[in-house]
Amino acid sequence: MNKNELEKQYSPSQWSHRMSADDVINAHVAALKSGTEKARAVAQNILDVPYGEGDEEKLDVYMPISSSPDVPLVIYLHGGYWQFLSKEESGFMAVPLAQKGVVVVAVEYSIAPKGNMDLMVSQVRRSLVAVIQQYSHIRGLYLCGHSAGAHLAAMVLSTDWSEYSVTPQIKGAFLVSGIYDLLPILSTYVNEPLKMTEEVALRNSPSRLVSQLKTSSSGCDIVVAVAQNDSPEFRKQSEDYFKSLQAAGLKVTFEDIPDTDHFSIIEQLVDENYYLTQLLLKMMGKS
Ligand SMILES: N[C@@H](CC(=O)c1ccccc1NC=O)C(=O)O
Repeated sequence: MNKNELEKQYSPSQWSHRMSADDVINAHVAALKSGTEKARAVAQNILDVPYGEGDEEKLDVYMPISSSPDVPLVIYLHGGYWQFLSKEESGFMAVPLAQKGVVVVAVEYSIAPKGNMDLMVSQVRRSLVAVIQQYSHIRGLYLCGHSAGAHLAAMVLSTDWSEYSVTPQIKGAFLVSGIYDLLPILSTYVNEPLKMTEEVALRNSPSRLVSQLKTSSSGCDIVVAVAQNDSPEFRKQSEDYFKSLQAAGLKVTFEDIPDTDHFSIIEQLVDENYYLTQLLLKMMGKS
């Protein structure tokens, strides 16, 4: 594939059937922001909880409306090509989930150019350890990530926890429109602020860490979801990763979500009746 074609394949906004490229990104940020504001109005929350020393090493916790002893917790890792968005736009899924007795945690990490890939992966891993230490009473730990956040979630699943103080038992993971092999983006505009070398891309590609994932996360229910209108290259990333997890004997399902694009596939998690919201609730035993 030539550079132009590759860059188009890795420009999600150019594949939406709903709006122009600029409009779909503006609408995406607006939808996530207003969903997050709504979540902050309806659900009790604790904002800016530190999970490390760095400026960005903070997370927001959204509490269920009514407390019960049976509380699952879902950690959300936002998308934005490791260079856009923050936790300020990442609490939107608490709108339906707080109603259903689920704790939602939105994690901030140091996006590029300030942060680099190794740091972001380390941060999301440490955020998980901090959450388990602070919320030891929860009934189950779940992960959800979109786009670059799905990549980070897959890296969390593929962690060798022997270097950490705890070994998290992640019950389920929702990987939505992610990138699992970083090599193809090395030569694209996406890598300009990231400045990954081939070595960095290789050690941070979940597609190359499937055996570590099998060791660390064998009991995890994994959903690999992709939008019908994601680009062919994005769809291939999800299909290939799904197939290698399946071949490794993991509990994994593939969800091809009709009538969605790279952005609407995650935006719609503000809606209780959306297919993926229902699937997430079902996985957590809360439907
Ligand atoms: N150049 C990218 C930009 C992009 O992916 C993006 C931009 C702002 C906020 C989120 C984004 N992507 C995924 O969440 C695109 O073509 O969509």
